[in-house]
Amino acid sequence: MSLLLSLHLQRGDFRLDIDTALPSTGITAICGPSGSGKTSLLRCIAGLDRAPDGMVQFLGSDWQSQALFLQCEKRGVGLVFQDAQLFPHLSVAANLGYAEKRQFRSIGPNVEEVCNWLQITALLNRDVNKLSGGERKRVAIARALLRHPQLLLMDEPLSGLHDAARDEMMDVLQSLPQHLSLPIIYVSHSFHEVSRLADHVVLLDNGQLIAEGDLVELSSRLDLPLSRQQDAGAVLNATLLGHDHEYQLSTLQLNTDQQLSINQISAALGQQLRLFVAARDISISLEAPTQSSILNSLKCTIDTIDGDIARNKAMNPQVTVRLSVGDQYLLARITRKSRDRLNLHAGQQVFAQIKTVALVNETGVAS
Ligand SMILES: Nc1ncnc2c1ncn2[C@@H]1O[C@H](COP(=O)(O)OP(=O)(O)OP(=O)(O)O)[C@@H](O)[C@H]1O
Repeated sequence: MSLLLSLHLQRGDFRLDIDTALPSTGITAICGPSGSGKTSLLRCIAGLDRAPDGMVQFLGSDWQSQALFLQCEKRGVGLVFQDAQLFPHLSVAANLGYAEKRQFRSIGPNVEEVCNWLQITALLNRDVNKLSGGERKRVAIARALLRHPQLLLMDEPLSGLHDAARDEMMDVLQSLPQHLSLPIIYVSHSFHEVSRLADHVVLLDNGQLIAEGDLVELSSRLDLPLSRQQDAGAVLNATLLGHDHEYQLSTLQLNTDQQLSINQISAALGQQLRLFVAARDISISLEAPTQSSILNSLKCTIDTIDGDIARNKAMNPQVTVRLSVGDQYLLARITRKSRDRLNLHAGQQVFAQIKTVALVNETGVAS
């Protein structure tokens, strides 16, 4: 843990209270609803805002203490905001050149490498005003990396992109750790993005840190707002066991005696993988299904059932069921009627039929 934070900030009715230590490796996501304080926290880490009497320490160096407040430029952080904030009068190459001349340190990638990683080599001579939204964002990330920061801060970098461009950008961001070892703090309200990118998650609500930890563990906790989101689901760890070339499927071993099939992937056998299973893609049956087109059926035990009462105190038509599979968990969203019809209850053994398993990461697996 190497980014130590003690930040207390009052802004009108809003109060931010954060005391924590974040990892200095991998991608840490700051997640929470609109107005929960994500950007406020990021700006304090960056040195763009000052929380009175706060403390920020990175890898043993004081960025803010009782006696000291380093301005943003002196912290050596790379910044990428929702709006790419490129220089409109400069070409892509000149925007990158500007960053290259203002490097925080000598160690780091060069223009050619960064352009390859972000797939923007063909754009170098373009006017930045003529780039698509996704291209602008890739150039903004390249520009931040070319300053050779020791920490990269990103605030909703994929906002405003349509689904295909967002997916492409996530592929690019996911591949970054293969090229350089740079801690990233990533603000997002989208659990879909977070489940693909993050290793560690900080959950904020109303300026308070309500949970923090490993993505796999937090994703399936029913006491957290993540499980109530539309796109709720559980992140699982698995190992690539084998390929079925005839049917173009790959078999994954969960850390139990059970397996899952996904569309064939090219990773090496034994590779650690991270999967996402959306709560809405699971149905529950009391017996092992024998006549179903759904390939994946896991024997599980019901851990908890939650969600009868919605936040607005009205009865919910749906409930969320937390299912244990070995030492990991799945979430299933089913109707309250199905729960009652099947008389589902904690401790019961059931079968989870899984429609879709998404592979979210082939490298950075949280253990
Ligand atoms: N300069 C300011 N003056 C007064 N209030 C502010 C200021 N900046 C932010 N706030 C308030 O602080 C709260 C947290 O804002 P912040 O932008 O950090 O939230 P957020 O989680 O990033 O939200 P979003 O997801 O909508 O971007 C909000 O209620 C906001 O209105």
